[in-house]
Amino acid sequence: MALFHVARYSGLGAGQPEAEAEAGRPRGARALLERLQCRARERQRQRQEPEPDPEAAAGTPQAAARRRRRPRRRPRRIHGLEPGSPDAPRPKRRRADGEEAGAGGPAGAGCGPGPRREDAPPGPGCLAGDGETAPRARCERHEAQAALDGRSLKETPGLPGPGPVLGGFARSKTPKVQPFLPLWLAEPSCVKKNVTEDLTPLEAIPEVHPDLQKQLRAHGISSYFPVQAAVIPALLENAASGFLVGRGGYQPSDLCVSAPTGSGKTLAFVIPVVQALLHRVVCHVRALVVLPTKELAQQVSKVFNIYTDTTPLRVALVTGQKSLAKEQESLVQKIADGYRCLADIVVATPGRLVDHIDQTPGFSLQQLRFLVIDEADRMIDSMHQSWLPRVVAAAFHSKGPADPCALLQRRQPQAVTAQSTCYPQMPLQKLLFSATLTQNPEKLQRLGLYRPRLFSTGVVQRGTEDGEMTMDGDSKGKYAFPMGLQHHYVPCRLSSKPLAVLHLVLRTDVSRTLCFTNSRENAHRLFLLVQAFGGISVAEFSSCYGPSQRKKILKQFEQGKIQLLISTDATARGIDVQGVELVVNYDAPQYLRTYVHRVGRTARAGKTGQAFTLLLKVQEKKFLRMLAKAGVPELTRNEVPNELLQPLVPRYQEALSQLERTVKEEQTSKLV
Ligand SMILES: Nc1ncnc2c1ncn2[C@@H]1O[C@H](COP(=O)(O)OP(=O)(O)OP(=O)(O)O)[C@@H](O)[C@H]1O
Repeated sequence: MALFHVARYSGLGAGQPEAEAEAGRPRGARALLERLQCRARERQRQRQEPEPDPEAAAGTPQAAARRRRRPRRRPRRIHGLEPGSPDAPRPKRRRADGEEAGAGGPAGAGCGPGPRREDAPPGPGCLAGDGETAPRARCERHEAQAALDGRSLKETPGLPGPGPVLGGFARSKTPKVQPFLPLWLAEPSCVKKNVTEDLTPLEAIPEVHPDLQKQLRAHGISSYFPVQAAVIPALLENAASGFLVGRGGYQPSDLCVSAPTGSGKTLAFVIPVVQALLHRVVCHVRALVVLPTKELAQQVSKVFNIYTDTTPLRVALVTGQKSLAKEQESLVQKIADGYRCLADIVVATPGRLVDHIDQTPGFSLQQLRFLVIDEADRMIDSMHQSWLPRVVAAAFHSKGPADPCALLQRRQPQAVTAQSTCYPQMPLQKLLFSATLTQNPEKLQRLGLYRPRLFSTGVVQRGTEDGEMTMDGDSKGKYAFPMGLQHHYVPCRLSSKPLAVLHLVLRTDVSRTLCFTNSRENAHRLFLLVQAFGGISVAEFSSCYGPSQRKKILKQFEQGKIQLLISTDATARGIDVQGVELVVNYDAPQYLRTYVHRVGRTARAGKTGQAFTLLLKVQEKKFLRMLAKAGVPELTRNEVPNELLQPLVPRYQEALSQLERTVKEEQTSKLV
């Protein structure tokens, strides 16, 4: 653009004799400056003089050249009306009060087509067709004057016409950008989702170590669920190379696994990880499992403990349930010449893990072979905590220049070259698991996956409105649900919601019901109300309670001592409590993913279960639309007739008064 202006001002434009230009050259900058000043003066004079005769102006070579450069835009023909006819709509123009008369940027924002900052240079509309960069204030003055005179901008003297300077502003429908799906996402390895029929006997996967098979049988597992039958062999295929080399001589691929809730994803990574480390000689942290909550981490470490019980492998849990010092004792031991690692497998929550990377002397991830990210979509959301870059930095950390003779060097995955294949590499393989794994390539890219492979319970379909790729399995929806799960919704009024919960729990008479609210306050009030109503063993679960209390509550719920557990979304993900037959959404979930995980606490491992969502009239439409998008196979409307609620009302009224008293007491005790 700068060259363009200089050329125009210095007279090298159309119609300027070349000899004249040649003559100006030796004096260089001074000559250019003079010409610029002369030109500016000329303009100033023109503006002060009366409007030149248009005919005469048209005759000048400059005007002719300007016309050539600025093709006149033909007025649009709208609905068959002749442009200029009295019925034809007036062309868009700015109003004198500074507002855009039609669509477009605010008038105060300058002459350009879009909004503009006060201090920004004028937009393209302010660039005069003859190369003048008119100051914004002058533009506005002209506009206001034109509006007052009742002239269009085109007729305003001294103001450049709205002809395109940069070109290509003709209105045309911009084609919608289609999200591009990488091949690995577009063509996943399909996993069946029926955990009662599509089973694989243990003997059918002989790669699994006999000792582990024995352990599986001892824990009542006689066959693999589909996700396990797909993922375990994929992870064990590198066993022949000591888990160092993957397919085709590359580093082993990272895996992403998307399978319904309760489909056995935990064992799908526990078994191969334990087997890969079975024959290790020296203890180092070689597997790291990161989960979003303490309860989940505890649950997964329990499963690891079962399968490492008869092996020398050690599992450490770092979630902040114990003091940092206590956790450090389980990770490292100080010895004469440094530190000794005490854990082969670390199960952690991200915050506490970073604490140990920073503060535990001798805690090293340099031998890390597997990084398992469970509930991966949630963990991607928490990436702002930047725990992953910290883990990767710790894993590829090296003191000083790499020793070329060192056995198993460690380098970030890179292009395969002759040099890079000279040394055996110690790979770091990432394994991602979730029931609602994002298929958004941009989000997944943040994890820095290496030649990833996707295992999924459906075929991926591209091009949805929200940019996410959708699953299109047999359920034609975004996510897959357990086969044995029945979905219901109960239309009700705000005041009758607690009664509806009481009715559902008393009518179904199941031993374990999990009821979700959207806030701790709601969970607490509902808990107090049900407690005051009586006849149901009830407890609440939320972040109001400490880790040890929460652990105790979950244990009692598992043991069947608590019939109704009222919880926030703290138990919505991953928690595996045997025998939950009923899930009640007291507050309708706001997001699809939340719904998938909440209702997934029932109908696990091929069992059946029911999910009820209480809906206010205003929520109904949105919720039903959301579930249709989710691919919920069948959603039943369940009205609770008033006659069924009536017998509960007297006791309920008493409970309400009791609740009021308790809430008041709690408030005063807080104030004291
Ligand atoms: N092959 C199997 N045979 C029988 N039961 C199994 C098998 N594999 C796993 N299970 C059981 O299935 C239940 C659910 O497993 P798991 O917790 O791994 O599910 P998940 O897919 O991780 O669910 P979520 O997505 O909710 O976390 C567990 O109780 C587990 O013991």
